[in-house]
Amino acid sequence: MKIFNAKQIYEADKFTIKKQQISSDELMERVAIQIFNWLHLRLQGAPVKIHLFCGIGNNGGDGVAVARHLQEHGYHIHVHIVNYSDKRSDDFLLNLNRLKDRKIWPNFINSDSEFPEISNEDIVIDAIFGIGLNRNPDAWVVKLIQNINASNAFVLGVDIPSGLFTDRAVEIKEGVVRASYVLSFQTPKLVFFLPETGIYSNQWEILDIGIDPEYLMNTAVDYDLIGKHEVLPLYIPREKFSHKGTYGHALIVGGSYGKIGSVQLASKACLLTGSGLVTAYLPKCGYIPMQTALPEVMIITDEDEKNISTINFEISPNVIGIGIGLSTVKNTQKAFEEFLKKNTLPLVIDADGINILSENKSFLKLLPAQTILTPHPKELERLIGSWKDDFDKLKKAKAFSKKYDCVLVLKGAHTITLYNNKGYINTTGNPGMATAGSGDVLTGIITGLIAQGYSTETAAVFGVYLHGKAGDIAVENYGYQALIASTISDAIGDAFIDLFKAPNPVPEQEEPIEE
Ligand SMILES: NC(=O)C1=CN([C@@H]2O[C@H](COP(=O)(O)OP(=O)(O)OC[C@H]3O[C@@H](n4cnc5c(N)ncnc54)[C@H](O)[C@@H]3O)[C@@H](O)[C@H]2O)[C@@H](O)CC1
Ligand SMILES: [K+]
Repeated sequence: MKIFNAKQIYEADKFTIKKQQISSDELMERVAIQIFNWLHLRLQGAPVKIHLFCGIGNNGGDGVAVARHLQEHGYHIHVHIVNYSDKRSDDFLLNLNRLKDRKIWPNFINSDSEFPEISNEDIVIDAIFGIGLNRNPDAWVVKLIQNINASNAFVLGVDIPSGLFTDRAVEIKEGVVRASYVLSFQTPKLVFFLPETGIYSNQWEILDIGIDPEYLMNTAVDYDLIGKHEVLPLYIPREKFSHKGTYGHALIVGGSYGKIGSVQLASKACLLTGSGLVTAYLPKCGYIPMQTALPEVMIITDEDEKNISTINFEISPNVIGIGIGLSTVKNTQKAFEEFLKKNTLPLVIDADGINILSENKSFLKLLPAQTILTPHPKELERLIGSWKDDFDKLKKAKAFSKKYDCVLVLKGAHTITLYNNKGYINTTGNPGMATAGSGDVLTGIITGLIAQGYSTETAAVFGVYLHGKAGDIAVENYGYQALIASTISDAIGDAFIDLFKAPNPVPEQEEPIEE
């Protein structure tokens, strides 16, 4: 799914209004009906108090229009107009007058007003600011937002939590509504997926407001959201007349005394992802544990007992995953440099492999084109330097990826893969996956996909998806706390099978209102 920026969303609205020959008010009405139906389906007429906080722009217009529908269906509503400016939008005014026609007199909140009391059993609809926020809210609006947040009521955000900018970082953190749930229109916003701003939307959902498909199809975006729909076309089916040679030979290089398990995890994940053959390159001390744990994996040992000191082999793999459990001792750093100087195979580099690159920036120019680097936030910082905020991080990471022609996989709650100025935001995975060795499994998966002929960019995007999906499947049986890397790995097969499962049917809505 494409993620549009604010400018593109406004263009999409305009394009739709023109092409479908509707008015902007009709588009707003679509929004309002969708939000109303969402609420009505869940509340079924419950006598709960609903506070609607509406700004004076079109986001406020959405809120005021929802208030009308709620009132028509007998809900107990309190409409508050957050009067932060006198530049009221036409559609806001139109909907305000419709409310007044129905004898609903909103409570106008100005800089010197007392704030309404909100109980934790009430529902708040947050329609103060939408994607039009272009400067920090005034101090009194920040206070009002703090008041809403302090209420602990269920907060339904309209389009985007008020106080969040659509395309840049937040400056006044306490001036952002913490939404329990956000109903966003047509396209999710990038801020939902970044750690600093994602915290304001506990959950979100996209409502289809009928934006013109031609615009959606033809508009190039900076970020794509990656779900099953996006990865299915990437899948390469297995051929009947194939043999293990058809599916490549992956070499996993890593390990040091006490960290042989990382190579076991990566090698096993690589096999389970479908690599025809997997060889592990380890220090000598890894030979017996590895051979015992994974009989399917072939082993080459280094001359050194505890660390990798040279990387020489006579096999012909078609991809190398390197860096896990490697350590950064001088000998290993030297071996890594020598290896990079002669290597021409595609590489997936993780953990200490990334740390060695960070300590020796001159090695970066030795990387083959489209090398995949999979840093967690600390490794990324060592690699590209610190950043001001999440947007700055993305900018710097994109510049780095361009400079060194590498695919950067920024690991996190929503892992973002960057290549060629484009970002792919993953939607699978869960907090249980923040566990030792989870990254080793990811390295194994991505390496295993490249072994089978997936391009590096595709392998990164698809691999991140599969890894998260395996974690989501495994967590069903284990829970967040007991989920460990081996369990994630064991669910890789189920993650593949899940690609071809039919989606669950959508439950029928009762009594939705029609446009
Ligand atoms: N046709 C459309 O444009 C549609 C818009 N929709 C809604 O409209 C929203 C966008 O509406 P608007 O563009 O009117 O913008 P908002 O309602 O988000 O903000 C209102 C206006 O306040 C001003 N403003 C920005 N920051 C401010 C600040 N800190 N203090 C005081 N004033 C400030 C700006 O001029 C801005 O346009 C969307 O998020 C969505 O909810 C939907 O109704 C769908 C259709
Ligand atoms: K809002």
